[in-house]
Amino acid sequence: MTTPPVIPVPTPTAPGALPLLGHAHRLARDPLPFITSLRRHGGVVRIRIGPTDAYVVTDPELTRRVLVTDAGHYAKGGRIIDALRVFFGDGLATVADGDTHLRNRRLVQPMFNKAHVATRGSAMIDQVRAMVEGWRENEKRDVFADMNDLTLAAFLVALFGTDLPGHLRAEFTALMPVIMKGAIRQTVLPSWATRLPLPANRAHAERVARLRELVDRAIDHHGTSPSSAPPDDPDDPDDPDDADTGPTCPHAPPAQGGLFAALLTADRPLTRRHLQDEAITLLTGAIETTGTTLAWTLYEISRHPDVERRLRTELADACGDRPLRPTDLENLPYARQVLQEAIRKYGPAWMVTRTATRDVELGGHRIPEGADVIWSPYLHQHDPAHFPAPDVFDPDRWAPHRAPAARGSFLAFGDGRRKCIGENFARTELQIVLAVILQRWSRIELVSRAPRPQAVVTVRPDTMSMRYGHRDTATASVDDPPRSWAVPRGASPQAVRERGGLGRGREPSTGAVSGGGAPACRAGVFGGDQGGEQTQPLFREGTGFRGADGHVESGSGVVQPERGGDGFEDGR
Ligand code: HEM
Repeated sequence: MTTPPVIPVPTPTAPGALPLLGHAHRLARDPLPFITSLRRHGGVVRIRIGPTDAYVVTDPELTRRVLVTDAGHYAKGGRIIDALRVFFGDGLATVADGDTHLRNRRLVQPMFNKAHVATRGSAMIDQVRAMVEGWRENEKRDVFADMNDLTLAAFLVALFGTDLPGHLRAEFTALMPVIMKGAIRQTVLPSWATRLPLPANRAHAERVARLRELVDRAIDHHGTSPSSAPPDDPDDPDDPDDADTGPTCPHAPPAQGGLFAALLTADRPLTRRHLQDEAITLLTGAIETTGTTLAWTLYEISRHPDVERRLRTELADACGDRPLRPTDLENLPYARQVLQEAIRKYGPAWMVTRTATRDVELGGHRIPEGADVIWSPYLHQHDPAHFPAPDVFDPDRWAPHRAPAARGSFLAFGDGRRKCIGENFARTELQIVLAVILQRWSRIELVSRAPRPQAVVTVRPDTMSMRYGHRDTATASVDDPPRSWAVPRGASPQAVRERGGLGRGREPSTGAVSGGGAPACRAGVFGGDQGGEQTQPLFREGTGFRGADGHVESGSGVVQPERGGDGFEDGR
């Protein structure tokens, strides 16, 4: 008996398309309400961006099919990725699916395992503390900028080790925000416009070239890369780089720490151009994702005194009368819930694309070869069927007895072979920054109007200023936890060191850590093979991707919709 041909389910088109523009005006003007509104039309919804059709997947179960089960039919691609490829080159996030991606992923993956990230814990704490120490009491501060600076600095320590010279760190810090702006502009403009000899295009190209130089210098600083190696020419068809034949550092001694060191000392080390691509990709992926998450977390803390109180009590119980240590992180489960809820509520990724590599069937819908397929962590995480009252900030939805129900549709880090490689790093860094800020400042106060979420690369706040200070003991609530563990107001780095916090030298002008013995770091939340792996059901490692053999697995099932929530969506 022959199987009857499957009749495709008609795919609904979102209302409100304009001639020529399609739905581009909605994506530009009110992207979050628009994208979350699509759910009510079906599991797969057609939109038009200019003259081109794109298919938005609104059902998390179907998204997992795109990312995991049928991943072979959907290539990493789409307009945004194509535009970013100009900037990232063959970095992990933009390189096409296939052997190169798999090889590079395998190479980079070990550096992002919990055990490896753990080796950077003390250095990151020191770096973050030095910066937070530098904030003046009661000065009005731009939270988004501060959080991005902190995450960049912590990542530089992890990427290049603790001895990166202060002037290099300063230049990275100045350059990255401007480059991010330029990269966004490149993705929004038609590709022909980005190639015109306009001043803005030239300036962006010059900054990217400068960033590549900085990465080179940082690598050379380790003494692991021959500065005589000429930079690769991407336009040279005879460039041996393309054949991956020219290792950057054939006789490289082990680098002085830093995640990057492993790339330089691998069996088949990456070429110089490729190292730059990878460093730029990781830098870009690492800053704003965690920066926005932290900004939103502080915002929610500032308006939920009960959440703040529980965080402070937990921190006081874990650390007592001393500054944070890496091993304390395992004892801060409520902080992990708070951060998880901030990631859920605010994205931070709101639109991710794939391209169908052939005619495919998805949930009964037919998607033609070459079409863009869009999925949105933000959309899924605001689905009232899976997250009742999705606009409410409720860290307790991640309490152990409730978390399993929510986890299946939590896709903030993606899934499958392109799942975020920095998840462990991000979670560790988020916990460190939050804990250090809470320890240093007992008062966190929003002094701008309430921020509105703005969907650009991530869902970032359109404005957010805060003041940090010390609670007046005369007015402190009796419920407030003891704060004897807080580093004293205006404490010098020396004083902090004496309290056991830093334990190493520091460049006076920059605050950059200048080497020295980090306190021994036991596994704890970092887990891995440093002993004492702790199973934290909330933050499992490596779900969805097994790097060593390329085998892909989902790692988590999709929860069947349970009715709940009020269906209200304001797109936040
Ligand atoms: C809260 C923090 C973060 C979130 C929510 C996040 C989210 C994501 C998502 C959704 C993807 C998958 C994109 C896709 O399917 O096409 C991704 C990929 C990626 N992320 Fe993250 N990310 C975060 C932090 C980081 C950090 C800290 C790093 C670097 C240390 C990083 C580096 C990357 C890279 C390199 C990829 C591409 C992986 C590949 O294609 O193999 N991310 N991220």
